Amino acid sequence: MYKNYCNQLEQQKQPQQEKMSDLAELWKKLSGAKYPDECKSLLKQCLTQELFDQLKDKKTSLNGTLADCIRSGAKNLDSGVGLYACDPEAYTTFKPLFDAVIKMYHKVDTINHPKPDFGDISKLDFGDIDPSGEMIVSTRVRVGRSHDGYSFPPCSNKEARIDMLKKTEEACATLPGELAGKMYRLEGMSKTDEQQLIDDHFLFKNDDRMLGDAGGYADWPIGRGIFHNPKKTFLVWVNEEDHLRFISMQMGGNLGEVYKRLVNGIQELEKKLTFAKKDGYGYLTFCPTNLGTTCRASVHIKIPKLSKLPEFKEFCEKLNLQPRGRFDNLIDDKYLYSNMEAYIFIDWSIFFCCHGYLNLTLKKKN
Ligand SMILES: Nc1ncnc2c1ncn2[C@@H]1O[C@H](COP(=O)(O)OP(=O)(O)OP(=O)(O)O)[C@@H](O)[C@H]1O
Ligand SMILES: NC(=[NH2+])NCCC[C@H](N)C(=O)O
Repeated sequence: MYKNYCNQLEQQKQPQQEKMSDLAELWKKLSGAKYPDECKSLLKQCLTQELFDQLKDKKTSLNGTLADCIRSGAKNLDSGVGLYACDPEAYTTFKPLFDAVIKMYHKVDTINHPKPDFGDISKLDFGDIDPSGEMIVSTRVRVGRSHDGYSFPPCSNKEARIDMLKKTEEACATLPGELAGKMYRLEGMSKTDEQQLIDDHFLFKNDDRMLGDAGGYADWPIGRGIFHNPKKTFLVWVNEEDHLRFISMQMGGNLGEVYKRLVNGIQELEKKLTFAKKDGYGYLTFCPTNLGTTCRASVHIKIPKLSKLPEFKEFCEKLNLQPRGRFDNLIDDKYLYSNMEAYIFIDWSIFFCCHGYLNLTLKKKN
């Protein structure tokens, strides 16, 4: 009996000890890298020795540690951000670090997100932003959500992911009208079907090294899934980067329709599911870049001549736009600039509920 008890204690101690040496190694690599030549991530800029000492022994109630939050950023010194939350409580337990990164990334002096509010969708002041139908190929709006009480990828496991998938499947089964559809689990999905969904821009893939190092692809494809209605205009991603991504998309530029459908879908699902949020921060996501409204609106526009110009990236930066290519990771690649048929996504990321960001007027077709 006593031996059993000691064994149990030993087993409980083991992971913590491993995590500690893991933290020492990660910190050695991150702090040893020279700023800005070897590493210029926000994590590198914000995690000082003093802050590290202050946070190194802290743990969330779900057992998440500082190592879990910085592992990806320390392993990938080329990260832009480098920090992920181990679970929703990380934003409180490791507050000084998260706050510093959030302020820098979202360019705000204080963190004071208003209460989440979709606005009155019966009175939207935006509808079709390309009535001519000449410029916009498709429009997509997505938000991220986290199930309350569950760890994020660095501390999650197979059972928790399966549990979240089932929970979401049950909730999605209650969706009415045009939102109704079916959950397709990645486990067991044929490679051809999976690739087709990826090629048609509906499904996620598992090829992000930084997300992988944060535990995002553990036990892949177990516990992952995609729900969609028959028209594929309302979709739910389960256990990709976030526990949940709700997506509304359709061909053309009717942003109003897309946004309304998304809000309707979320409001239905909110009747069944509880999402992690925090006063002053909005909805809590795995990556601090998505925090707040967690909303990203994008249009898919064909701008072959503009995207070919060497100053294209600079041009987008000035307008606060984030271009993403058809072959998303190749935005810097010569291929994109030389490919006349390349598609570009213009993304509007919205942190502090600024619908104003959506009032961008698209100029003439080029
Ligand atoms: N306006 C759009 N029309 C059609 N497909 C789109 C549009 N915007 C994005 N997509 C597609 O959605 C998929 C996901 O893209 P991406 O990873 O950029 O989006 P995201 O959900 O905002 O995720 P992230 O967390 O990486 O920002 C990709 O296949 C992309 O091509
Ligand atoms: N999909 C995202 N959350 N992208 C933003 C950050 C990605 C990566 N962790 C970095 O630090 O550069």
